[in-house]
Amino acid sequence: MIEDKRWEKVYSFEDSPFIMEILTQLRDKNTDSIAFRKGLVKLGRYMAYEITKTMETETVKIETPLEETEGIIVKDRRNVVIVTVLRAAIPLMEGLIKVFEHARVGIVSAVRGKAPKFEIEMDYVKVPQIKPEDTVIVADPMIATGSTLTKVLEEVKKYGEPKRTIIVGVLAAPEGITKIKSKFPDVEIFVAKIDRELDDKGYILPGLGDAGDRAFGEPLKLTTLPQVHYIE
Ligand SMILES: O=P(O)(O)OC[C@H]1O[C@H](OP(=O)(O)OP(=O)(O)O)[C@H](O)[C@@H]1O
Ligand SMILES: O=c1cc[nH]c(=O)[nH]1
Ligand SMILES: [Mg+2]
Repeated sequence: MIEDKRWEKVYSFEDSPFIMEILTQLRDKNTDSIAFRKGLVKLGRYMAYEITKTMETETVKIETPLEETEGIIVKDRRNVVIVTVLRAAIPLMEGLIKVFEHARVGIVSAVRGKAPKFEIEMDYVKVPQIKPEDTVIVADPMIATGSTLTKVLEEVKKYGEPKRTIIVGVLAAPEGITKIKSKFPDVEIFVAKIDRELDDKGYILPGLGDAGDRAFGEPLKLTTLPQVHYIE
């Protein structure tokens, strides 16, 4: 894991060839949704494994069948709340929870509106109570403008004050990280890679496209207006 010098407590996994190989597969436009979802699950699992290296441990005494010895437990692994941002974080969360198997899970929906405002609609929020010993992990594969995660963090704050708040994503644009960090300087951000920039529609470049659509298919947009009033 590499700390990025541009901000504090922002890390990428560019030093991990295995994580970079999974990212390469996710970026490839020829990767289908089955492989895309599997890739997100794998990234969740391996990034979680890396994050345990930053967690508090405790020495314990145990007995092997032969003699007494010392071992460790990763104490913080037992006190995790994973907040899953619909839709694209579902497979990422599936990977994270393989390492943080005790985690309580919150689900929030967030839909990003169009440029230039990128307004966020958040109609579904179910988050457990957050305790002082907890590590909150907010999972969202894409940090683009940072509007979604800023709104999610504002909401999650209402559920309690944790020991640490961590964002786990796949790709981030520098603009998004700067926005989140300006409002939440203590939040730690772990992503596979920090990409170059955003395009004018708010997509990360080079990116991997629309993570939700690539994982689950493009949603059909149905109008609620009667057909006669519907003008394209
Ligand atoms: O940093 P931002 O500019 O806010 O953009 C990032 C958000 O965009 C995507 O979600 P999207 O709104 O496409 O929903 P989806 O997962 O259902 O496709 C992605 O999963 C993030 O939540
Ligand atoms: O590049 C992007 C930006 C926002 N959301 C995505 O899924 N991809
Ligand atoms: Mg999407």
